[in-house]
Order: sequence, then C-alpha cells, then structure tokens
Amino acid sequence: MSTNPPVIPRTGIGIDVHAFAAEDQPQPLWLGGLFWEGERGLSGHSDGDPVAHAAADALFSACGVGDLGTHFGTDRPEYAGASGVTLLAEAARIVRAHGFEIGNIAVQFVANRPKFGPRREESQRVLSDAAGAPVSVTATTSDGLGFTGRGEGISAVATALVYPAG
Ligand SMILES: Nc1ccn([C@@H]2O[C@H](COP(=O)(O)O)[C@@H](O)[C@H]2O)c(=O)n1
Ligand SMILES: C[C@@]1(CO)OP(=O)(O)OP(=O)(O)OC[C@H]1O
Repeated sequence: MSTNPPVIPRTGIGIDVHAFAAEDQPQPLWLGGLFWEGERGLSGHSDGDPVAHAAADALFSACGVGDLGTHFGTDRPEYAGASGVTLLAEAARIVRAHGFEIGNIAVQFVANRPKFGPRREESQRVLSDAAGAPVSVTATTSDGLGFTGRGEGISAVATALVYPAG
C-alpha cells in the first residue's frame, strides 16, 4: 500500500517599523490597509503601512523567496507612494507563482494610537481581500515603553503559514 507524502506547511515571520513623519512634513496615516483621518502619518518610500509590509514580508519568509527589499526595493520608482494593500496583493501573487497557497497571516502592531479595535473588522477585510486568505490583526500599546511608547513610530510583526499548492 502506498501512502502520499505529508503536506508540510511552512511558517514565515516579518517585522516592519516606520517612524512618524516630521511635524513640518505631514503625511497621511495608512495602517492596516486603512486611512486614519486626523492621525499623524508615518514616513516611508511607499505609504509606510507597517502592518501590510510585515504581512508581505512574512509571506516571502514562509516561501523562502527573499524579502520586501528583494521584491519592492526603495530603488524601484514604481513603488514610491505605493499602497501597502497593493504590495500585499503583489506579494500574495508572487507566493502563488512560486507554487504555494496561503493558509493565514497574523499581524500585531505596537502603537498607542490609533485605537484599532473599532476598525479591526474593516482592516482585516481589506487585507484578507488583498492576500486572498485570512489576515487577522491585533494591536498592543507595549504599556507606553520603548520607541513605540514614546510615539516615535509604529512597529508590526507578522507570521504567515503557507503550503505547497496542489
Ligand atoms: N493601538 C491600540 C492598542 C491597543 N488596542 C487594544 O487595547 C488592548 C489593551 O492594550 P495593552 O497594550 O494595554 O495590552 C489591546 O489588547 C487591544 O485590544 C487597540 O485597540 N489599539
Ligand atoms: C516598501 C518599500 C518600497 O516602497 O519602502 P518603504 O515604504 O520605505 O517600506 P519598508 O518597510 O522600509 O520596506 C522597503 C521597501 O521595499
């Protein structure tokens, strides 16, 4: 009797950090694929969304196909101002082109503001649509400690699970 080899899933991890933009060069805040009206924005070559970037990096990590810089380097003018949602969708496309399907992505960001809970469902919907797989997002304040606690920037960490397609 022959048995099929087991399908071995692969995990990946991604971390991203963006500093808040200087007061005299205000930027819109994009976080978790959403625009946050009235909140101080982050600096970056793209829209600076650390949640979407960490999610994309976790996908690349899970598949062993490089990282954010490999695929969307800051030397690529077409990604200047690019939406994190677009980058996540493109990362998911690349992952599938390498023969993987996505199980899920989990992201947590660290920031005092914005208060995320009321918009969690909206963010998860936008990011899940982009990835074509479930994306869950959680938030913590880190109890006011560290650079996030001091309000210098926002960090995000993500894990992803992928498995060979077909
Ligand atoms: N930007 C944030 C940060 C936190 N939350 C929610 O508050 C809960 C408590 O945060 P602690 O840092 O004190 O553990 C956290 O579990 C989140 O539900 C948030 O919505 N937005
Ligand atoms: C996304 C890219 C490319 O526009 O630029 P940034 O917005 O600066 O973001 P970062 O998380 O530093 O990742 C590097 C780049 O690939």
